[in-house]
Amino acid sequence: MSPNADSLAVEVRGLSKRFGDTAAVAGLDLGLERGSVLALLGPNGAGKTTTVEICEGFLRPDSGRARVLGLDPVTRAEQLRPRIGVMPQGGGAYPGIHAAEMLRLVASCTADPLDPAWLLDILGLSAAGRTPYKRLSGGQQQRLSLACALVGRPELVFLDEPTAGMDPQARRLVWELIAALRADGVSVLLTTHLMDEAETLADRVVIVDQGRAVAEGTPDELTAPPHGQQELRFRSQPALDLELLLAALPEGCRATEVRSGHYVVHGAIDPQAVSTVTSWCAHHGVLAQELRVSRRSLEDVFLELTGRELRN
Ligand SMILES: Nc1ncnc2c1ncn2[C@@H]1O[C@H](COP(=O)(O)OP(=O)(O)OP(=O)(O)O)[C@@H](O)[C@H]1O
Repeated sequence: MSPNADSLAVEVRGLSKRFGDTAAVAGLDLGLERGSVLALLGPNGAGKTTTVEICEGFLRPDSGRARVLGLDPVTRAEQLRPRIGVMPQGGGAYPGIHAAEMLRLVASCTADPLDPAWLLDILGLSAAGRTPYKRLSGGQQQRLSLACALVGRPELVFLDEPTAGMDPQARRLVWELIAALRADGVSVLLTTHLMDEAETLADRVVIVDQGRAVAEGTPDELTAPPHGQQELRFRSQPALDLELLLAALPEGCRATEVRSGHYVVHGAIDPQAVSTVTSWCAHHGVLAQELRVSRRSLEDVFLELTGRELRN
């Protein structure tokens, strides 16, 4: 079902932006439904930050258009500023300012702020409230940046790689907070190159590569086996003779080495087919590692669409 424009918090159509010879964004389309979480998932340099910065009104596109809460983010920036929260990549604050002071300063610029002390507490920053920004760890700086994005009770937040550089505990905290924002009806556009982050948080994912959307859907839709077929994946030594494996499998199965040592068997994967693969490996003296049936990961989807890995 295609959402109508009024239900979209962010709508991007045919967006393009070049920096010299580099096409950072090359005809990108996306739509973020109000009250939902959309993840832009792609490797470094895919054009995620450029897209978000255009939506935030910091950059003008060369062509195409972005609408944010129904408004042009450049010409209507003043109306939009109080309604959106921005967590830029790498954060940013006065180096000597204390964490709590920084948040109070941002809060003082908004009409109806959340209680800064409460926000520091739920982000696990209370003990760091009197620490100068430059002395905070990278993960603490990120969390402070998130607090600054949220303190003005925005309707829509842009989170550029919100958990970059965080330890697993802090990442979990931020994931819980993003889920809570969504439950409160806040719209969230986030960028990430972490597939588990996209899978865990996002209602919909746009996979971005070289400035274009190469796939779009819910995590379930994107990772579902194509054509109702199942998949069996395993790792083993490179260059196994797949002709011999196919001869042992039921008719209609296909086997591919998607990258060196990574194999996928498509078809009717029943218990017999699994047993055939493992006994075939045993017969050839090789171990089938990480053997799993069905669901692809978003990493697999990206690899199949582009022939490259998400993490580069
Ligand atoms: N101001 C700029 N000047 C020149 N090139 C730029 C500029 N901003 C981005 N680029 C280039 O545009 C491309 C897309 O960059 P962008 O930062 O949007 O990608 P990204 O997907 O957000 O990657 P990352 O996760 O590394 O930030 C890259 O090749 C980048 O080097």
